[in-house]
Amino acid sequence: MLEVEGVTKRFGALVALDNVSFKVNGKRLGIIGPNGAGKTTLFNVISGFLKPNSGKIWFNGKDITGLRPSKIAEMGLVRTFQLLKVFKSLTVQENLSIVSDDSRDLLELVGLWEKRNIVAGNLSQGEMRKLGIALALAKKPKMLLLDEPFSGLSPVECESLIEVLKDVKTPMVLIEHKLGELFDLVDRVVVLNFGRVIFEGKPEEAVRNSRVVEAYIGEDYA
Ligand SMILES: Nc1ncnc2c1ncn2[C@@H]1O[C@H](COP(=O)(O)OP(=O)(O)OP(=O)(O)O)[C@@H](O)[C@H]1O
Repeated sequence: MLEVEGVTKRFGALVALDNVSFKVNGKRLGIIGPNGAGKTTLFNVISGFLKPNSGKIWFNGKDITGLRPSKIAEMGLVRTFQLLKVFKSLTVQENLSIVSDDSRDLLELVGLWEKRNIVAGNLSQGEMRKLGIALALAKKPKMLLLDEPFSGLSPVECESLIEVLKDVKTPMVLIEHKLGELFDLVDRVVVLNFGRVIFEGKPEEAVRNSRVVEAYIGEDYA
């Protein structure tokens, strides 16, 4: 569905992405790596917020390299924050009704139907994150890009969000530092280090890979 082919992005002398290639085949893929490895830059390039110096990005057979972010989102490749316009003084259901006729189905999917009459400003962080997912899904995206969906959430909130994301059938790419949570969701990971792909494969193989352990995961986690 999504193919990143030889993408390089430089900021002056700094090579933030160095000939990065991988494919996403309609499932859930995790992108991991240490701080500064290039993960956010990669999302920025895929979603059109930055133009790569070289390389191509293909989405469902179309070359989307360098297209505007709004155009890429219209084509169905959606970064969740692009759609996260929550009106805090409106209820959960009112927020969703603005963008969707299926608000009940979506609220049930993300586990917020019981909270539909609560004013969005009173939701917990975890619930707000779920509302964001529901709002993104209302646009019927073909693929979602999620940047650290678990950051700032408690362990209980993380557990609950994992269950929600497991029920979402839309393919997704997730950047995440919380590996326990991520590995519960994805069947493949791409590991970046200094802008290069140092590993691509199953999470259980990543934690045993010596380059990944050395660059990011550490002996203790492995
Ligand atoms: N707009 C920019 N101008 C200059 N340098 C940048 C810019 N954006 C990112 N960088 C640099 O590019 C490198 C990759 O940064 P990036 O934010 O993509 O890493 P990351 O893997 O997302 O890190 P983190 O896990 O901390 O979010 C870093 O060295 C960063 O300082």
